[in-house]
Amino acid sequence: MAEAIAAAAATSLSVKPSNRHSQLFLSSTSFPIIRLNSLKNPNFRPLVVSSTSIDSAATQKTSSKTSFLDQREGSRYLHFVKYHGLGNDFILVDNRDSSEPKITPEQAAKLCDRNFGIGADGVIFALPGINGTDYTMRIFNSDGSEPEMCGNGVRCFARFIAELENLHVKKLSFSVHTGAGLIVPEIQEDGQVKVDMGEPVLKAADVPTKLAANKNDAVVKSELVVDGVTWNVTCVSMGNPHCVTFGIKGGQDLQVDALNLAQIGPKFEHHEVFPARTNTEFVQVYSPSHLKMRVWERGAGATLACGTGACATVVAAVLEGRAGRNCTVDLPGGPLEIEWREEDNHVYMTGPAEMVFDGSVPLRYLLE
Ligand SMILES: N[C@@H](CCC[C@H](N)C(=O)O)C(=O)O
Repeated sequence: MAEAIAAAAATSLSVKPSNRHSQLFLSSTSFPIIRLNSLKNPNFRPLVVSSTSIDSAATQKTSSKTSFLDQREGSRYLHFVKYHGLGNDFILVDNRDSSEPKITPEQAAKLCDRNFGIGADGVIFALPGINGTDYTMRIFNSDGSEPEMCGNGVRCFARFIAELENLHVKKLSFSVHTGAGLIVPEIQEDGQVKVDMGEPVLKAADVPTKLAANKNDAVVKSELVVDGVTWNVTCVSMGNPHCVTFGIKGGQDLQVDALNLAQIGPKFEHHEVFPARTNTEFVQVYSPSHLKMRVWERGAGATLACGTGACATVVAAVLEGRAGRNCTVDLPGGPLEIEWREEDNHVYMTGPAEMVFDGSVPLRYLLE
């Protein structure tokens, strides 16, 4: 592995995961969350968590006089690393030793709580690859539901894997199995992550939406009545469902800052024409290559950014004749570069992913 990395240091590298190790941490304390390790900690090392399921783990008290921080490494904790992509934030869990997520959807929702937990838009698990891929990514939204894909999340996933596998090379790419199929992130020399997000799905039934197709099999600039107001919407799946709107029927161009997302967002999310619920993107066009978008996410609410949403936005803008295939999409958390490539019909997304901190959660907290 070391030779392979050295040989590839000047070029790009596609990796296979190294051997997995599992390690059992025995519990000795019951303090609540969280140890925070310093940012860019030079001693940051791959996390290895117990393969024992959390439900079956019982915490044990000791009469040790050492502080709970001193005992942390020998205890029953779930270790995590917090990342964000433009403020869309995630708790990353090293799950490479098991093909089942280490925590349940309910426990994930608990961890995502911004007052009573760590706080995040979702929990992401790095699992062993299947179908010949290097890794599998699964994610639970902050409400505990499981989406098929997450664009900002997969960029964070790529940086997390590079840390776990200690792969500090100039360029690095690997294959990731997701609910949306094969996804290929590539860490660039500048640390940004470019992701081949695959082909958008436009067939109405596959998005899925009950709205009638009006352009081949797709729903493009169709009318949708939400709370008594008629919106024009285009429906796109990037593995997960998106409803993209540039405004109401016959209305002015959307001024996205003026929207009350918390009020209108849930009405789209739970609309009867979206049998799997939907993510909704509200978009303002600055120019054919520059869009501004705010999102209401299925299962997570208003977030600072949505990668799959930015991809769906550009696809919808092209289908509605509002933009070209290369766009900068401004989100509340910052910009993403999106290309819907004509040659292969794939969507490519480029943007940042940053580690914020790592920490440990006592299993007792998750079981309460
Ligand atoms: N923020 C994500 C999307 C996460 C999943 C979404 N909430 C869903 O339920 O589909 C992204 O960056 O794509």
